[in-house]
Amino acid sequence: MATYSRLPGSVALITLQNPPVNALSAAVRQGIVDTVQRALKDPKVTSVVICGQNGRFCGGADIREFAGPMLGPPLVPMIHAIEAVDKPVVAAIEGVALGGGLELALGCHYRIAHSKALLGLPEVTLGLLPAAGGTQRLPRLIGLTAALDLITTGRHISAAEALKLGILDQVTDSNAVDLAVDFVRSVAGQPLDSRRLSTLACPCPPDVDSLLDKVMAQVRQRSRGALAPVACVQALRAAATLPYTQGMEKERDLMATLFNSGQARALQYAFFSQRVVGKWSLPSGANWNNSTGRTISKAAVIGLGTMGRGIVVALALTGMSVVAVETQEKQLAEASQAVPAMLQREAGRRSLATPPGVITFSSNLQDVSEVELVIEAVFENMALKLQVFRHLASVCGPGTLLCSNTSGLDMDQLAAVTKSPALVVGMHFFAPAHVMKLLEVVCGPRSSPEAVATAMQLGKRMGKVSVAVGNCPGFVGNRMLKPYLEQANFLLEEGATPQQVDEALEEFGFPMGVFRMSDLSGLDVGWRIRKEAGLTGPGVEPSRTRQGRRYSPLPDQVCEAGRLGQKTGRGWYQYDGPGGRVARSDPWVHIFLEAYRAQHGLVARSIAPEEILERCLYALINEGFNILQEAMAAGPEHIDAIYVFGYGWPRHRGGPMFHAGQVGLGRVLERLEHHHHNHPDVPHLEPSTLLRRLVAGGSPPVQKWREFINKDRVHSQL
Ligand SMILES: CCCCCCCCCCCCC[C@H](O)CC(=O)SCCNC(=O)CCNC(=O)[C@H](O)C(C)(C)COP(=O)(O)OP(=O)(O)OC[C@H]1O[C@@H](n2cnc3c(N)ncnc32)[C@H](O)[C@@H]1OP(=O)(O)O
Repeated sequence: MATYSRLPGSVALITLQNPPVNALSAAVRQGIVDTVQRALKDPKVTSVVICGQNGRFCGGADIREFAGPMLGPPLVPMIHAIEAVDKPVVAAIEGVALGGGLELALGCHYRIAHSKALLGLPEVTLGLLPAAGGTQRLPRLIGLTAALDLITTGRHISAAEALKLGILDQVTDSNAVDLAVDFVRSVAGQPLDSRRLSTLACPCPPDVDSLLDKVMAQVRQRSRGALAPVACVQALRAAATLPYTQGMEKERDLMATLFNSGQARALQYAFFSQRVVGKWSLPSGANWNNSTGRTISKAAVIGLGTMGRGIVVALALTGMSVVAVETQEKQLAEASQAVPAMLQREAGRRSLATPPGVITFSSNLQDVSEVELVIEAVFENMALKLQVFRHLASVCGPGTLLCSNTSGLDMDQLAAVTKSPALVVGMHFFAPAHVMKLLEVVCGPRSSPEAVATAMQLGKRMGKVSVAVGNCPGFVGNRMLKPYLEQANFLLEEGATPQQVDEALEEFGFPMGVFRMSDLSGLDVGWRIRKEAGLTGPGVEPSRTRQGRRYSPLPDQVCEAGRLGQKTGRGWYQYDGPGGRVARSDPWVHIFLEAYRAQHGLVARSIAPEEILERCLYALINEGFNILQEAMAAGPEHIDAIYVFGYGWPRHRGGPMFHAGQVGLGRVLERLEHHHHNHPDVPHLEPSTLLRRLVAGGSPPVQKWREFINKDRVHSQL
């Protein structure tokens, strides 16, 4: 709703009230319509200020309403009515003015904001465009070029930038509402025509068409199949080339198309998933709301390889002191050069004037004795990690939180060698650790609520999307990756090329296909894991069945040929040299694949992109159902957030579990059954019990899966 009060000096103050972000729900819109009418009719009122309750102007349209029928007064005429008022209306912006919130402010005649306010039109991130006049008023106010940037990226900008762009009329460090009230009194009675943005011409550069074409090409390349960024450019073309009324018609038509698209549903689901995962809970009943984490001011990182260095930077960026330990002198010397430079660069990228945090480098593990939390980031080897944990247990106080950046080893085994297993959790970062948004917080069966809460809070401080997961091999993300990689290798055996597989996945929306990604990460990573698992290496039978199931030795053989990916200049592709980035098809790989197939009596067949996608993605999704069934992830949103923020799953497809729902669970089940029938020696293709149960239960929407999952949980970890 919205409240109305009359202030001395003939000012009407309208306050939006819909905690926590004053979203423009039907009740709020009705409140605005009613209070604006009241201000118009009241002869004693000469001017109006609109603000939001609790220091937040408005977070935009109520996204939850998009799932149902639209009720209440529509936004577009409401904002037109405000613009048409013949008494000056000022938006007093505190906190946020986002989406419909900024569009409402653009309908006002003036905008005044607190210096800490954030403004933006982030609709594109929800699969939409600013359809309450935003695509038509903003370019008329700040020009086409700047509007294209803000609307196609959806980025939030500071009040200072908004002032510079001309979105704001004034910015204050003190109370924005008080300033707006004083200001509106001073402009009462002045002409308003030039303040009505819909009546202005759109400032454009001389060659509008070439600008729009250039931005459209950039957007198409960047958005990898997403519809909304393209529609945003189309709407802005209308703003630049058509009268306002026709521009608004174009905005409405484009919005209608987007609004009903699966992409908008997926992106809105992704928005809420990101928030759902913050609300973790443990089987004990401990959860985000009733558990208190420690505030860490001094932490240590053990191991300064690529991951360790990124973690040091991520921690230092929060402002805490970090002890960075590396026992190999050469690696330590390199890291103490590289890390400060990384910190400086990242601070610059985040527009921080000076890099926060103090980093101390050391080769002595003893130097971590005073810290409150340690993150071990040594080589992925259980024996080595156990050795480090034993050492930490003797060096650190009993109250120190001990975390491991393992990407899939047993956290409980590590906890068992410490004095306080309850204070052990996994913190699985993704490379580069100071950039990637995802953090898997691995809750072992003995991890205390305090330890989990501390890791989750620390993740938030580092700007991560932290997802609590259970302790199983590979946790959630890497566990699901295994069947995906396995299928990609099998497809090569059966006749596909690395390019065909990658193209199908990139067409689906991944930034990189599986083979290009493997070359980037280094093929030796998986090779080492397979050797440790006894799947390959000296003395292992070179057959295509290992440990009782189909196995492809292809990636091992590529590594044995010295091709470890980009770092050696050769892998599944060839590069310009070691460290080269541009992947080119390599005749060696094609000859190698032909020889391999001939050796094993395999006849290459032509494989359609649909089969590539089904085999790779449905195998991955099927493992997701197994994970849910075993309660290693609390819900499908958790898996989806992991894949969107850590594995490049296209956000406009929601995540693997959401995608399964969109494809249709019955269809996913039927295709898995089909592929399992053809490949009975591949257990990952055998449909999960949970998937069968969901299909038998009428394929409920993803939000209802929990009801089915709970029936299956025996040894619940989350
Ligand atoms: C026949 C078909 C016809 C089709 C035509 C249809 C025409 C429809 C006309 C529509 C007109 C378009 C209007 C407009 O252009 C569209 C929009 O405005 S879309 C919304 C744009 N706004 C945003 O994207 C902002 C989203 N929110 C945020 O970014 C952040 O929440 C925040 C505001 C920066 C605050 O961040 P935090 O402080 O960290 O808090 P949280 O993020 O945790 O949020 C707290 C809580 O609030 C919920 N929430 C936040 N924003 C919204 C929102 N806009 N609507 C609903 N709920 C919101 C959030 O989910 C949290 O709740 P919880 O999930 O924890 O319960």
